[in-house]
Amino acid sequence: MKTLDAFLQDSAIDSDLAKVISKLAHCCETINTQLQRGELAGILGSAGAANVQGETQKKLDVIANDLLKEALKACPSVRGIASEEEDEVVGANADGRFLVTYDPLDGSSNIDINSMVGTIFSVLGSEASGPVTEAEFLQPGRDQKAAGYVLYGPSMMLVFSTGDGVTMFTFDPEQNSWLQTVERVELAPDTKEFAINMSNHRFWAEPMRAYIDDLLKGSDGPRGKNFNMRWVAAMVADVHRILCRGGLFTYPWDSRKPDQAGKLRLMYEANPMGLLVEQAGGEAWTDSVRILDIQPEQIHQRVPVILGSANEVKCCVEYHQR
Ligand SMILES: O=P(O)(O)OC[C@H]1O[C@](O)(COP(=O)(O)O)[C@@H](O)[C@@H]1O
Ligand SMILES: [Mg+2]
Ligand SMILES: [Mg+2]
Repeated sequence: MKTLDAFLQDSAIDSDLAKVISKLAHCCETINTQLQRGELAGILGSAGAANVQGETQKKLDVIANDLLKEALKACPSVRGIASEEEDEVVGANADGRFLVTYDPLDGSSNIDINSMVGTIFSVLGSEASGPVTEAEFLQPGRDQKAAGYVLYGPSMMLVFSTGDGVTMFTFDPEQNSWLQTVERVELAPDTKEFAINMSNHRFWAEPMRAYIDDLLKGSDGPRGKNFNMRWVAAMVADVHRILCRGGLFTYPWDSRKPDQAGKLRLMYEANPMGLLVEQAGGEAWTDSVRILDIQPEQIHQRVPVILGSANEVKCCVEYHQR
């Protein structure tokens, strides 16, 4: 099996970009070590602060954010970073060619119950000079140079794309090394599995309710087949499952926060996952447009998300266009 270092060296990936991916992977090994020690490392519970989006920060949100920030600052080709846990963009090396956005710990509510979480990242290019600005980051997702995640599960996995398919690596603690376990991910176009937080049913817009209600009618309903449901409450784990065996994931707009377009963040969650899903042959939409075509207006922007197996995503989007 190919190691990550060998893969990055042999592939046509820009060598500076390869160094950014390698840096991210190594930093996530440290986050994983903390996670594995759990309570013993004193990392569980709340940090007692809220992030810019008004969400309570877990200790590990802060720890993972700081580890990634310092690692990326030490990477000469990184010009700046933006994180879900930082109020503003952070400058790194003014001459760098890359901007990195990340969700340091996705699925934070799972930390305290010893369940799956992950780190999601996206790499953008920049030709600007001088102090880094938020405006440089506001690029549509289709322009991402790379995107991926590390899943901290029973095994730790690195999944990424540089625009030529999606590959998966598994961390081998015995060799202390990442080994390629899936060369090219292929996402089946059809599925019988969906992921949504069903408890929000009464808050969804009518098209999403109609779509999910038809899935629930199963073989007796208009879809003519029975669907299964899964919800890990960590997008990273739900998307990983979909890349492994297909499915549809959605976090739609809902009326609990009517002025908020969605819960998930465009730059840290929707764009990187959108690139991965598309590169594996799937689709990624809001309820009306392709996610990767959105022109971001601000770094912490939120969007509704529907992604996964191509035919199922198209079907869900059609309910919104009726
Ligand atoms: O608790 P809910 O509303 O089901 O939301 C779960 C969703 O929230 C998120 O955890 C948000 O991510 P963070 O933990 O990074 O804030 C998604 O990963 C997940 O899909
Ligand atoms: Mg998240
Ligand atoms: Mg997070």
